[in-house]
Amino acid sequence: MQARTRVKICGLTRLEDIHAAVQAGADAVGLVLYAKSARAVSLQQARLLRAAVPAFVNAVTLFVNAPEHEVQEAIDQLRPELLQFHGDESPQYCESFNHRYMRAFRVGAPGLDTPEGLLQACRRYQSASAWLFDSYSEGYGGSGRRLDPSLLRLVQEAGDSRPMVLSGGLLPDTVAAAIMATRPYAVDVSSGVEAAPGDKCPQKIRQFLAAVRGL
Ligand SMILES: O=C(O)c1ccccc1NCC(=O)[C@H](O)[C@H](O)COP(=O)(O)O
Repeated sequence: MQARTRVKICGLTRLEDIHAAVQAGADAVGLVLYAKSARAVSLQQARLLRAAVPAFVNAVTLFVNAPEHEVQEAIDQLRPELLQFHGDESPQYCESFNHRYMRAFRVGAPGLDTPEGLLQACRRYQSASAWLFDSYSEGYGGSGRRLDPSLLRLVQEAGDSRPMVLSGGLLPDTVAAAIMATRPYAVDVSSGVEAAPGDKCPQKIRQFLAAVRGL
């Protein structure tokens, strides 16, 4: 029997959106600790949001090339289940925190625009707990752009057992087909369930989860 596809809702900035994501059945919620993002939250805001995440729902804290002390402070104060590195962080940097982390790859970026390049990149991060494959954008993420799933095939065929998270431009109307095409461990969405950057739409969240759960 095919295991159910897990769902991460990313870029939450309001308590009401944490509640909406949890009530809709999200498996994980992402907090963006990257100041240049329209969805960025301060450490103080993140503490309030994190406190509203119940047991059995993972809190994921997301960084882009952050100074190491900022990552360590977030680990100490937020106790996230998972770190997400979404910039150009090296394997050594990601491993230096001795904390579970997901390595995000922006598919289509230089060096990540061929299946071989992606596979080679994955192999550099031996201690990653999961991969997140996102589309490529100048702003690092949250672009609403879709990626070419065919580029992931070689990574999947290489037999790497680590969970693969599909991300990038997913919508309530498109997520089911994306899952059928790539059979990911989980899907991740931000702009596709928003009314405006950082302001999630509870109805779109429910529609997104329903589309995933209906498979
Ligand atoms: O969400 C952001 O604003 C963001 C900014 C900079 C780096 C990463 C960011 N988000 C990371 C995520 O995991 C998003 O969910 C992912 O990029 C997909 O976003 P979307 O295409 O809007 O669904």
